[in-house]
Amino acid sequence: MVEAGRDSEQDPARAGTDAGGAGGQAASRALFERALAVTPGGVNSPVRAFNGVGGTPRFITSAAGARLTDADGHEYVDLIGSWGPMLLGHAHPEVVAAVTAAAARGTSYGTPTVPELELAEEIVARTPVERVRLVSSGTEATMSAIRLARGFTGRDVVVKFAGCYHGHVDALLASAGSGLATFAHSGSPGVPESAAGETVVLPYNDRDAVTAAFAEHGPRIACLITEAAAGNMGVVPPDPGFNRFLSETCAAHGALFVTDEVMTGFRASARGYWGIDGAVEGWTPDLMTFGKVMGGGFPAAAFGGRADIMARLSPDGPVYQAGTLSGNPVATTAGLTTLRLATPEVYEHVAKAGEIVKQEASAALSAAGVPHHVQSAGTMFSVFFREGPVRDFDDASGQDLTAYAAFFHAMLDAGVHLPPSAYEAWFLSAAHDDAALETIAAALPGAARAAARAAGTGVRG
Ligand SMILES: Cc1ncc(COP(=O)(O)O)c(C=O)c1O
Ligand SMILES: NCC(=O)CCC(=O)O
Repeated sequence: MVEAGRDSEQDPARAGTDAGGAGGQAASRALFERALAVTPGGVNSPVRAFNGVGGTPRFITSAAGARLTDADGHEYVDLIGSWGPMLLGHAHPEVVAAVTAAAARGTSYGTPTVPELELAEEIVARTPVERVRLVSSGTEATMSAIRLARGFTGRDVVVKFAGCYHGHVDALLASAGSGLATFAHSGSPGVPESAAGETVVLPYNDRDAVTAAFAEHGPRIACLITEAAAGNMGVVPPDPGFNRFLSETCAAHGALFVTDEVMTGFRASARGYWGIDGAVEGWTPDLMTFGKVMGGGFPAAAFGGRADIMARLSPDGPVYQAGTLSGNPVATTAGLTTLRLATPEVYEHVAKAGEIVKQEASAALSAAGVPHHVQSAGTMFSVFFREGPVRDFDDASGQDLTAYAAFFHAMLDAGVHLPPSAYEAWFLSAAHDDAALETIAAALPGAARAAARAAGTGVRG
């Protein structure tokens, strides 16, 4: 195994140049060149590119526990966690065994199966949804929830918040946080006015804006969709009472309240963010969406909610929704096994490890004089490269992206793979053991100094 750790004390100007150092990135570079020839940007999801931080994405060839190994043989402690799903860590032996056995029984039948039934039961048991429909991606989940909300209410307008990402659904691809923020798009060409024109975008955590929007458009609003706690502009929790206020405002206007827990579901807590907010404050969403952890690293996602609303879905009702691979037996076995293994101890461990990493990151950045702010939502957290609390996307956009790029590359050189964007949560897992935390702790001071050298020299988000 080649050590990824190299000199993280280099000139910040190298951040983004991918000066690979002695370890070298020859294999990743060669693979990326091949990928560029056949795939736009060389990646199958834009957030995987290093456009925000510069350099060549690492091609990962294997992963186990808290660690990734790349094509050049470098090992990294993983803080991407597949962008959320890997709550148990990579290649958990029991998940691998269950998936292998499921695959051996056949990979897809196009009929009802037991694992999809049991996964649906598990979701209904952990959340306030009464009925759930399984799909293959978070995007499909939110797209379907919105169609159902429109079908149920007979209204067209959808309200969302700037900086909340709900997948690449046409109607929701306005002011949509991390990927778009990283790539400086304000929405996307290809989304027709007719699709985005029925979407009202409001500042997060702004009650007055919500009240005004409902006063103006109330009778036309089918639903308001919000991340249960925002995680796609960095982690921005709702102000206390904000979700309950949204729920009450929707109810008062006959609109549906949709909470997107694709990222927070079974991650922020065992019952998602709802488990530490709605369950405590006494509100219930009309519809919810899930993904990531519930797929255990496979393509499985879901939307669900009140039985009377879900009854409008085909085949019971007229709102059409379908999928050849929906509820796929291998994917749902991975998700079901993951959820069953996600014991209270798992959440306690992830929370405790998070406290350690947050504290150490903050201490290192403070010692180096780098303006920063750490925020959490349940067990999720992120580090903003700017001072002071972040309550909405405008706040989040004030980050020093050059400082983050230098920090990111110094961490990478020292064997820690952060998400290549300043607008993402840092995902830990049950597999982040003492050794993994030590690698992170050892990397932080040098990375903080690299960030300090780069701070203020370039782009602000
Ligand atoms: C809150 C939220 N909703 C929806 C999505 C879309 O999910 P997917 O990427 O599986 O389509 C994501 C992440 O990608 C997300 O974080
Ligand atoms: N926070 C952003 C995502 O989770 C997106 C993942 C992807 O599209 O690969």
